[in-house]
Amino acid sequence: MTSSKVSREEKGPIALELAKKQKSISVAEFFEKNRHMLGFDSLPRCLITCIKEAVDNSLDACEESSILPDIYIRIRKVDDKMLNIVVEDNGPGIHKDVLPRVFGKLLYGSRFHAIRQSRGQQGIGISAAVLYGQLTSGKPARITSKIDSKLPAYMYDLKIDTETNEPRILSERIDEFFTSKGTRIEIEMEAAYVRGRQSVLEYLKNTSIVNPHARFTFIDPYNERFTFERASDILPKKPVEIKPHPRGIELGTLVKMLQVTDIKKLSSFLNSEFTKVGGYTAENICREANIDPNMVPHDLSMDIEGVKRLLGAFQKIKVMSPPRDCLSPITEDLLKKGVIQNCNIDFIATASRPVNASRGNPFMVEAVIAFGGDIEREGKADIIRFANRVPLMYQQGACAITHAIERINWKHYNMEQPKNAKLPSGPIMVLVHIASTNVPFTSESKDAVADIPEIMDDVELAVRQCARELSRFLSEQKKALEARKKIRIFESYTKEVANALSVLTGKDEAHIEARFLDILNKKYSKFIEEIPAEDNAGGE
Ligand SMILES: Nc1ncnc2c1ncn2[C@@H]1O[C@H](COP(=O)(O)OP(=O)(O)OP(=O)(O)O)[C@@H](O)[C@H]1O
Repeated sequence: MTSSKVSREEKGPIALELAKKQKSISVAEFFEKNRHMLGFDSLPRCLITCIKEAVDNSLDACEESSILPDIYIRIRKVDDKMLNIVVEDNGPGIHKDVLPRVFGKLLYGSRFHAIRQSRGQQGIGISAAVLYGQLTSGKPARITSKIDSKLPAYMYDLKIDTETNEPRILSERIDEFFTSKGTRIEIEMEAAYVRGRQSVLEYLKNTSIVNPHARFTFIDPYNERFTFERASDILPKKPVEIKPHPRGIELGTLVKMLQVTDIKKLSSFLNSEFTKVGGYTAENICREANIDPNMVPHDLSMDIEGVKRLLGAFQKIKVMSPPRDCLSPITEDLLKKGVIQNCNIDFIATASRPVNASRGNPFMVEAVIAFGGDIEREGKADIIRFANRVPLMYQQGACAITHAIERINWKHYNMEQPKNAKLPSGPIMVLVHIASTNVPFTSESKDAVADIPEIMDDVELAVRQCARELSRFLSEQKKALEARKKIRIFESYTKEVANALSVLTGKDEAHIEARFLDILNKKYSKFIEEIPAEDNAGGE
């Protein structure tokens, strides 16, 4: 009998067999399998992620074209599991030559290479929503866009070919009913509409706070209409594109920059490829690094020790802070307006930090503390996080903003903080906005900011600055309450004491009582004017 089994030796090395299984993976295939990385995990979250990606794009596109955003969002129930989502904007529209790739190809976008603040960074967001839609509903996404009033609107039904990561257009036609400039996207997907903290409504409310120049109209699955009006008619200043800042730039990035540049002299390279590095500073950096300023940058890229010395000199030689015009902070004034328009509160303090840089990317932190009013009294502080004017709705516990707030001992600021609790408790809301040319998110789903020390320090400093004002307000409030108690006691005994003194001295009782009230008014005049009748009242 002969065995058909082939021996291990006959087969050859195992690595040869394993090698046959190796093949490249398309990025679309990868994210189809790992959609949770892009924020598509639980059904309520899938809905928010899709709307967030579309609204982010609409806001970015409108601002880039100096248009006050008017964004319409509609969710319709298809059946128990399936929702139909529409997001429409009044932006510049998308040219028909690039439109299929914008929505039908992952890692395709206009913002990845630009050093300036924008909501979109990666070129993944909206195509990921299209991918998730086709995966769960089997249906294509429908996109309509019009770029000029004289040109027709084009409507595409498209899917992503996950093997090639290229768009597959199922139909293309002119939409005669789409009459104004802008873009409309319609996706059907498995998702769930919920109310409460992590809901579309909450997301839109928070988006409206940090985008006071935008108007949002929302129709929920029960056909109820919500409008978030603009609090300002002024568009934020358009962020200017800049070169990287030397502070915090990483070794690999610097090596790549040295490799690809056409500039033949190191000092000129430093001067023209980095922001805030003038000719004099460039010479100083070379001297500090002990490198010839006339050296060819490409040659230096092959000397890792030399590049490390250059990096060291970046930290030692004083370089002016990054420019602010590549960022679009909300500003303290508008933050205040946004919060007051959306929440009923007793106290508000705001702070903003100077522009700083991390990994060559400028960033800036703004903070708000609001207290009292309708803010939930029970439980721990409400933390509201934003990055580049986008609310971060998930992974609060994994975010640098939360970690920085947790470093603060809130008892120092007259707040209650139960033993072992990381956050203060009571009716307090801490809002933090990070504006950056490249927010260092912990993952592609852009839910949490990574623990970068420079960012955490600035968040802590901004929040502490607000907390100091809150502390003053709380101690004034405490003083006022104590004074009121004393006034009440005083008032309740005045009549009796005046009567007793009148009997003892024979003087007029009414006169004695009036004198007592006079003294009371003088001593506590501040509190008598300030304190309304109810106990927990306070001024804004
Ligand atoms: N409504 C729109 N109007 C105009 N241009 C748009 C619109 N939506 C998307 N775009 C264009 O499509 C590109 C890709 O969008 P996508 O959401 O995939 O990535 P992104 O916004 O650049 O980055 P991220 O992955 O971080 O969201 C954008 O960079 C933008 O140029």
